[in-house]
This record gives sequence, structure tokens and C-alpha cells, in this order.
Amino acid sequence: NEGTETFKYESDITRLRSLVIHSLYSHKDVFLRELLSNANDALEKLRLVSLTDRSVLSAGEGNVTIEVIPNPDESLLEPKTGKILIRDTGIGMSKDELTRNLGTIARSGTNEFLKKAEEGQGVDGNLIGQFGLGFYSCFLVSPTVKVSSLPPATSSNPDPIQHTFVSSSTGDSFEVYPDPRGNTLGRGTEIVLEIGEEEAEFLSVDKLKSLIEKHSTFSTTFPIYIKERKITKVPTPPSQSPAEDGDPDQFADDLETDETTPKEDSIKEVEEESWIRVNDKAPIWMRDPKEVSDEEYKAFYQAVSKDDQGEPLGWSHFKGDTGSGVSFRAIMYIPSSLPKDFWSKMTSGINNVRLMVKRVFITDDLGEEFMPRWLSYLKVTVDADDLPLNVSRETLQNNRFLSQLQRILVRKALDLFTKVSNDQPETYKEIAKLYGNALRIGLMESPKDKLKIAKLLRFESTRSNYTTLEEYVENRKEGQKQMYYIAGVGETAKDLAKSPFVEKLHARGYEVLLLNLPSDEPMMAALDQFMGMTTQDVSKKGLKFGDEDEDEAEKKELEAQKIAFRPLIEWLKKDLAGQINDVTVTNRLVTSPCTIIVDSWGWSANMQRIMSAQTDSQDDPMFNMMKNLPKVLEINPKSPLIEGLLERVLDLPQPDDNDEDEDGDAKRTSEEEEELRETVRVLFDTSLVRSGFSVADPTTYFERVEALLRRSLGVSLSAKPKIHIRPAPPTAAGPIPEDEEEEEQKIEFDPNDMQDMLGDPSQWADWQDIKKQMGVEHDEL
Ligand SMILES: Nc1ncnc2c1ncn2[C@@H]1O[C@H](COP(=O)(O)OP(=O)(O)OP(=O)(O)O)[C@@H](O)[C@H]1O
Repeated sequence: NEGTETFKYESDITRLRSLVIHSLYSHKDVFLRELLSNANDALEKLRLVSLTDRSVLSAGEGNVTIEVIPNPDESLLEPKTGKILIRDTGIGMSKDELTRNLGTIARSGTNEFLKKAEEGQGVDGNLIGQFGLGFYSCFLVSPTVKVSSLPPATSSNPDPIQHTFVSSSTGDSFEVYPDPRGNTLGRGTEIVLEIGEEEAEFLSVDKLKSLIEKHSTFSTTFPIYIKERKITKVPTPPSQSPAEDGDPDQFADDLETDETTPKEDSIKEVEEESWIRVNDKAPIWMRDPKEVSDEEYKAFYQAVSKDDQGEPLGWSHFKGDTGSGVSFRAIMYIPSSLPKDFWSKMTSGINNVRLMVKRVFITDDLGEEFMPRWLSYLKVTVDADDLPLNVSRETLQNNRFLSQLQRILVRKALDLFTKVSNDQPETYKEIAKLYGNALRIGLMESPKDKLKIAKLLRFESTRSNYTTLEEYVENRKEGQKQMYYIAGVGETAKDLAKSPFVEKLHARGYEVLLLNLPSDEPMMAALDQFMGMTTQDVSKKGLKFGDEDEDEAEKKELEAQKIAFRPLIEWLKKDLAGQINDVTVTNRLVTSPCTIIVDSWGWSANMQRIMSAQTDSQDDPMFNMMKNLPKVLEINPKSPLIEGLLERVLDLPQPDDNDEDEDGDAKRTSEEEEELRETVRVLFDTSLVRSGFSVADPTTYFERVEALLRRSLGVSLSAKPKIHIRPAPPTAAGPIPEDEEEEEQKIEFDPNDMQDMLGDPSQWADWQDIKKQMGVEHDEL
């Protein structure tokens, strides 16, 4: 062709094109969805331009047409080879745009896409959508693709010229030339696909219609027409002259008046063509919900989520009025999965609300703030009746409509969750698992809705592995006013149930919620009250069973124990000063000797771990203040270990007991007390760990444990390990000889050489000294 220019594809594009072809080999039919979506975009762009320049519509309103043209000699109805023409009357492309958009520019996301694909993460129709590679999918069904395009005439470009782009699926170059047919399109783009025998199924109009119904009826608001062919058998009157053969209409008219019965040999096949609108139904959101089937809702979900396989976990279809006079219709879906980067990427989920005005798509970018983050995964389509068509995001943001709409959508979302939880409890289990964390965050961020959200949460507890807070309240014991919970991020419910804080409550038959999500503890603190019960962290001060007053005997016993254990309490307070600010006798424990609790307003061990995980928290004075808040040591007077401790404390000789033998006795006192002190510190550190805190100085802790073990085995505390370390030879000089580096050295070991190898033991360094020099951690030992 005259004026043909040949361009080289960018290397990324070549790689990309073959990747798309190979990875989507078994999903060839996505080509139609992608091309129709491009056509829709082109029509949308035209509509936007027409808002300021009506003249661009001079060639008529927008639509898309699809036509199958069988190759010569092929059957008209069931061709095996042929062409598919897809035309839109959209914004079209100039010569430069054809070159740039389809050929040379690797758009943003290309690298990321290639990386993912090359890492073997797979490519599916979804990724294609995300990375803007739709056009290349036409090579899935066609070895060569021809795109002719003509932009609308505008004042700046009054005489546009129709150009054609041609490319094969494998070549590394493409051609662009002025279309030799001239400006046949009027405006828009025509794509011609060559379909071979292997892809013959796509030449069936019925197949194309079913693909459009499946993928594109909802995503394309412009009319899509497909050319249908019918062959009708028409009787030919024997007297018919050859000239009349060509006019079937004339036939029909004749037939109506002709009463003679035609002879068998005069039947003739006549081809009838008509354009059929494929997406002629009103969009699903405009229809009466009673008339929309579940299948239609699911198909619409797959279209909006660009996920061919996904099934929504629930949906809601409603009409509304924002109060500022704008009425709208909407469909909201709970998706079947959360994008992997949902929590790590702030922008994940911001394009999930599609705003239409009178069936025309306006935007899916209402800004980060539009949907609260904890609901931003919902897929929502809103069609407003009365907004001006040329609203933009900027004008919308100043519009009361948006803030009112946002409130309505939040309310509707909570209603939707509640409805699924009541009507489809099994499905709701999945929702609770997928979106539980988001809902907990919602409870903290949205105080107005907190009771409603609290009812949507599900927990594991000592009674059940799936309970609601309402069930918790129903199962409360007489007099119980607190809702007990224990939190430990990442721990299993089974482990949490074994916590010393839980043991007594569980043994007595009280239910304790076992919380292990990061948002659980702050959420419980934010909830504070639920249906008349207050939330109580069982690892904090303030736990009440509610029946303390009933058991007089237990109360008296506790009072008596407080007196009996006073010497131990006083001794512990003195000994652990700085680490704890109080020691109390408790009846909340069963088998554990002691626990460490924090004040009701202090951070629990779990909270400390969460806060420590925040970057920069270590430099935050508030963090350090909260972390180092004094704790309370609670001792279990029924524990034999605590009883034993009390005895040892009572046994400690008082310094003024034996005046006669002052020296020896003072020594004995200090030795015994020191030993007791070591034991108590091990007990304290172990309790810290059992209570979920970390030990301040693990090295010292392990040394103490070792000392304790030595005592129990009767091994001297001062005995040193008989290990000697041979120092390394002096620093090597020069480069490493090559063969030494590469060749594996084969060491032949002869036990008789042992002495030579180790050298003179008297020259070996002392292990304890080396350990000191190196600062080796105890656990490494
Ligand atoms: N029918 C068309 N009319 C006008 N421009 C088109 C048409 N088809 C494609 N284009 C242009 O070519 C570009 C590349 O299309 P391609 O389908 O590869 O990516 P995309 O449309 O940006 O993303 P995706 O289709 O995957 O959502 C488009 O951005 C658009 O500018």
C-alpha cells in the first residue's frame, strides 16, 4: 500500500504479546470481551468530548457492530474460515495514535506484569484487565489483525484520514498506512480478525452472542448489534422470470396473492440478513429486583469484578434517595476474595464504586476517602437519576450527594452483612473469616455503628469455636456482668485457652472469648459495653466473677490467706521492687502458681507486642512509658510452690536471731536468701512469659535457670566447662589460590593425628574468657 510505514515493536511488547497468547491459550474467548471493552471505552471518550463539542457526533450516535464474513466458498451459516469485523463509532485513532497505542508504548504496569508472569504466578483474564493488555488478546484467535481507524472531524483536525494498522501475531514489526478504501468508517475503529479452522467456533453468531451475554452485556452500555443471517426456503413459481429471482420481497408479495401450490423443484434458498441488538435488556440495576434471577446477579458480579469464576458471597439491590433530591439505584456485592495487597496498599479497593448517571458511566474514581477503608472491597454500581451528565470527580466532591450517598452505602452494607448472617449462616462463616478483621476496624472507626458491627463479629471461645456476642450474653452466668476475653495475636485459640488467666474462669464454667486477630484487643476496648455487659480483659486488673458476695466462706478464706501470706508478699515486694508495684493474693488461678497482670488501663502483653511491631515505636516516649508501667504479681495461695516459698521466707533466719554467732549466721542468712532470690526471679520471669510478656534480660534468665538446675543436680555453681578453644591462625596474606577455592578438599582423618591437629592444650584459651570477649548469648550456648 502506498504510504506504508513499518515500525518495530518495542521488545517488551513482543514479549508481552507472546506471553498473552501462550498463557491465555485455554481462555481464547476473552478476546471478544477485551475488544468490546475497548470499543466501549472509545465510545465513552467520544461522549465526553461531545459534551464540549457536539460536532464530533455529526456521524451519528455511538454503537458497536459485529459481523462475521465467511471466506469465499464457505457455507454462509456454518463457515470454517472467515473474518470477524468489530466496528465501533467511538473516538477512533489517528495514525500516530494507532502506532503509539497498539504498537510501541509499553504502558505502565507492563514490567510488573511481565515479572509476575515470568515468576510463574500465572496470567489470567483478570491480570489482562489490570495491566491494560486487552488488545493483544485478539492474537489468541487471529494470526493477523488489521485495525482501521478514523478520529472524528474537529475544528483542530477538520479532515482526518483513515489509517490502517496491520500486524501478525509473531512478527517483530507492524505496518501503518492510509486506508486505500478512503474514509469508509465515518468515525471510529474497525478491527478485522482472520479466523482459521481451529477457531471456527467463533464464526458462529450464536457463539458470539452467548459470549457477549456472558461477559459484556453489563460492561458495555452502548448498543451492540450483531449481523444475523438466515436462509429461508422460498418457493419459486414455475413462471418466474430470472430477473425477478433477485428480489425476495417481490416474492413474498407475490406469494400472498398467488394461490397455486408451488412444485417441489421450484424451492429456492434465500439469504436474509438483519442486525440484532444483543444487549437490549435494561441494565440489571434498573430492573425490578423481583425479576432478576440469581444467575443474572452472579453474571453481573463477574462482569464488574472481571472475574469469570468468582461468585459473590452476597448482594443487595436497592433504590434510594439521598435527601438532597437525587434518587438512585444500586447493586452492592460482597466479593468472594480480598485482593492480596488489600491491607498493604492504600489504593487497593478505591475503584470499586462505579458511578453512572442515567445509565452512562461517569467514574469509578470517587477518591480514597469515599468508601471507608473497612468497606472499600465491596463492589458497588450506583446509577443516579438527576446529576448533570458532565459531573466530574472534583465537582462531585463538593456535592452533598456524595456524602449522603456514602452514608447510605455504609448503612446498606451493614444491612447486607446482617441479612446474609441471618439467612445464609454457612456463607456468613466465610464472610466472617474473610472480612472479620475489616469489620473489627470498622467498629473502632465508626462509633455510631459499633453495636451493629459488634453483632456481625464472630469469635472462638472456651465454649464454642464460632460464637456471636449476643450468644455470649445469652450464655452468661447469674450475676456475671463482664464479658471475658483474652487476646494473643497469632496464637491459636487452643493455646489461649490454656493461659493461666483463663484457667479458673474455664474451670468454673464461665465463657472466655479467645481473640487472636491484631484488631481484636483494641476493638474490644473500643466496644467497652455490649447489651449491658462490660468487656473485661482477663489479663488485667478488675476481673469480677459477679458472685463473690455469695460465697462468704471463700471470701473469708481469701482474707485469711492475705494475712497468712503477708510475710511472703512483703518479701516479694521488696525483692522485686522496680519490676512490680504490688503483690496480691488471688483466687483467679487454679494450677498456676502466679501471674502478672497490668492495670485495667495499661497495655496487656498482647498490646505491647502489637505496639512493639510498629516501626519507630521504640523511640516513642509514650510507648516506653506504657511498656514499663509497673505490673502486679498475683500469687495463688493454693499452689504448693507458693506455699513452699512462704515457708522458706518464714524460715529465713532474722539477722538479730542469733547474736552469739553473728558472723556465721549472717553468712548463712545471706546465702539462703540469695538462693531464694534466684528461685523467685526464675519464677517471676517464667510467669512473665506465661502471661505473654517478654523477659527483659534473657541471658541472665537462662543463667539463673542453669544455676537452678545445677543446684538440683548437686553440681557446683562455680564448676567450669572443660572446653578449650584453639585460636585461628594468623591473618592470611595474598589472594586465595584458585584451585584451593574451587576444588573440594578431601580431608583424611587419622585419629592418631589428633594430638598434632589440636596442638598443645596448655596453650588453649579459656572458653569463659572467649565467651566474655565475644559477648556470646546464652541461648547460643
Ligand atoms: N476501539 C478502539 N478505539 C479507540 N482506541 C482504542 C481502541 N482499542 C484500543 N484503543 C487504544 O489502544 C490502547 C491499548 O488498548 P489495550 O486494550 O491494549 O489496553 P487498554 O484499553 O488501555 O486496557 P484494557 O483494554 O486491558 O482495559 C487503548 O488504551 C486505547 O487508547
